[in-house]
Amino acid sequence: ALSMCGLAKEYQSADYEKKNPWLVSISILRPGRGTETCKGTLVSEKVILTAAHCFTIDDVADQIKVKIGQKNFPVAALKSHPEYTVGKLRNLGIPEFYDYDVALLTLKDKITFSAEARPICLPCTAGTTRALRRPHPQTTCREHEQELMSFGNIPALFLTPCREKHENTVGLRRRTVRIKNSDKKQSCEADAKKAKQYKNVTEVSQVVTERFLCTGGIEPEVDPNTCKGDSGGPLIIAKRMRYIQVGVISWGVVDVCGKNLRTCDSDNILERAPSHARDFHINLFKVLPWLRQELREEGLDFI
Ligand SMILES: CO[C@H]1CCN(Cc2c(C)cc(C)c3[nH]ccc23)[C@H](CO)C1
Repeated sequence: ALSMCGLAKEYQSADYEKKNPWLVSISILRPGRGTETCKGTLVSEKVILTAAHCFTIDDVADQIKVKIGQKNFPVAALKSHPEYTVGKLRNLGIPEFYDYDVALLTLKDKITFSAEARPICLPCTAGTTRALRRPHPQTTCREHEQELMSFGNIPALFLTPCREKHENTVGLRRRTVRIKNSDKKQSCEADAKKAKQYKNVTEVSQVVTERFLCTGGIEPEVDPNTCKGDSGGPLIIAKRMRYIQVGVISWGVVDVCGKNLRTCDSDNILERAPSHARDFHINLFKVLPWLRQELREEGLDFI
């Protein structure tokens, strides 16, 4: 049968690759200009979903390294969303524009799923219908959206690296945020204008388009924030121990990390971020036609 998506090892002592077997680390080697790192998710046996802004027009597939679990995999192709245009608003004094900030990497070879490498569930696929324990094929894509993106402050999680206190190894932590799909959505989005690079933004909808989900801030609870290195990682909704990706981490108002990694056990009071530190994620429900088209041969059975 089709392998089940969004399933992970849940026992406490499992290492983080097994607890998050879909998380992919991406490094883009730029000779003479160092390496950029981003995150991504495994969505099928050979396709990874990430952010388009991790790449530049000159990057080619063989500069890109993908690590899943402890193993490296060569990349065959990179395809950014056709409407992603980082320089689109430069003439308005807006240096970076993140609309449609999604991309797909195709691996050279299909990978064999294992405890360390398993796909996450995508909206409007048969796998998500099963993960939500809803009847297939009766359940519609709209019903997925109604269930997952209901009105309100929706609990969601993202993954961020951290420094294990004792050894100086890098761990990974799940951080819980609330997607402001409520009366708090407007104030969440309004804080986008507090980014210093966005001082020329006159109307927030210039940079926060329909494609974005907004998290962060201190209402209704203090949300942790993303860092640049989290770009391309998933925004996940957990339903009864099944994990469904609803967003791709795109950009934030404040890079709270700078260079140092947070320690894995520090509580978020110590790392107080300003209340206008908000994060913006591409809503996968808003790029479905592109996902269906590009993933049509991956056996995901879109509904
Ligand atoms: C135009 O600039 C504004 C948007 C991009 N922000 C950088 C950034 C990116 C690129 C990606 C992710 C995931 C980030 N998480 C936190 C910051 C941050 C800067 C602030 O640093 C402000």
